[in-house]
Amino acid sequence: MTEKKELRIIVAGPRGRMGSETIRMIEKAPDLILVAAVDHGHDGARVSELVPGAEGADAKVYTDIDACFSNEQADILIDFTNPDSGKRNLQKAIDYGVRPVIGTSGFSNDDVAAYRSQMDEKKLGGIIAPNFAIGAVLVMKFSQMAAKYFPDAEIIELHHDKKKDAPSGTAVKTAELMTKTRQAKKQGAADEKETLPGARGADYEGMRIHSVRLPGLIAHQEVLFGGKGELLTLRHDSMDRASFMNGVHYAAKTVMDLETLVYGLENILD
Ligand SMILES: NC(=O)C1=CN([C@@H]2O[C@H](COP(=O)(O)OP(=O)(O)OC[C@H]3O[C@@H](n4cnc5c(N)ncnc54)[C@H](O)[C@@H]3O)[C@@H](O)[C@H]2O)C=CC1
Ligand SMILES: O=C(O)C1=N[C@H](C(=O)O)C[C@H](O)C1
Repeated sequence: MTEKKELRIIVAGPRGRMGSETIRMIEKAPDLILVAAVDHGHDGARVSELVPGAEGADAKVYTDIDACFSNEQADILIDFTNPDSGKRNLQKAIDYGVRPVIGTSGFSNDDVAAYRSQMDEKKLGGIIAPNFAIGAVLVMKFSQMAAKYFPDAEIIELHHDKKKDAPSGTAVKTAELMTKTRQAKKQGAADEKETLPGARGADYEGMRIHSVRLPGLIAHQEVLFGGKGELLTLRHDSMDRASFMNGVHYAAKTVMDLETLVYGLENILD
């Protein structure tokens, strides 16, 4: 492992639900220092002015990520924004040799491969993780195991009603992992018909994904496996965004020892 030191972090999306939680986590962590934040507005402000509960965060806010990377010495960029901004910010991090820790959803396997080849050339470590909650990652792994024996499976992801993307990055990653062990199969009756379009959910290689959006929810997922006379249900609930923070912290420490881009927290857990 790299010699223990304080890691210098830039956070993109500091006013968002995840970005603000990440800043509060960094402020409490003895091994992490917030050096700057990248936001849509508030150029030149202090993070403490934007993020409730981060009154001690004196780091500067930039609207221009080039200026931020040029002026600040950072080890890591943590991004919780949206798919377009996340991709732009990840590319900038690579250009400036800053290790990316990306929680933003919306990255395809092709995106990951393209960024990875650039990072391999530079021997730059980083991670894109659709979900940083350890329990959610375990549900993905258990689903991969179960799909070998239960090819009939449906994913139901449930989130707060401010979520912009559907299905969730977690559901897509879960489906991807399941296809590694699941015998290819079109889910449901061969002659089924939707009398209301969309009733059967999204089709991921014959498997169905359903997205629920309701106030009161945070982030939840169920994977249902049906067999003759039995039903296996795997479920995870994030009831607080604190559930993601151990994973974000662990990823930030771990990317310092990587020389490639990893896709999924499960690939760096012991
Ligand atoms: N990997 C994980 O464990 C988790 C991932 N997420 C993902 O993280 C992303 C953010 O989620 P939330 O925080 O709930 O969204 P949010 O909408 O609360 O926050 C996003 C923030 O990013 C800002 N933003 C957008 N473009 C920007 C740019 N170019 N530069 C700087 N800031 C920019 C917005 O103004 C907003 O404040 C989503 O893609 C979500 O799916 C959410 C929770 C956990
Ligand atoms: O937007 C969210 O809230 C979440 N997004 C991620 C996803 O799309 O999977 C992770 C988690 O589910 C919360």
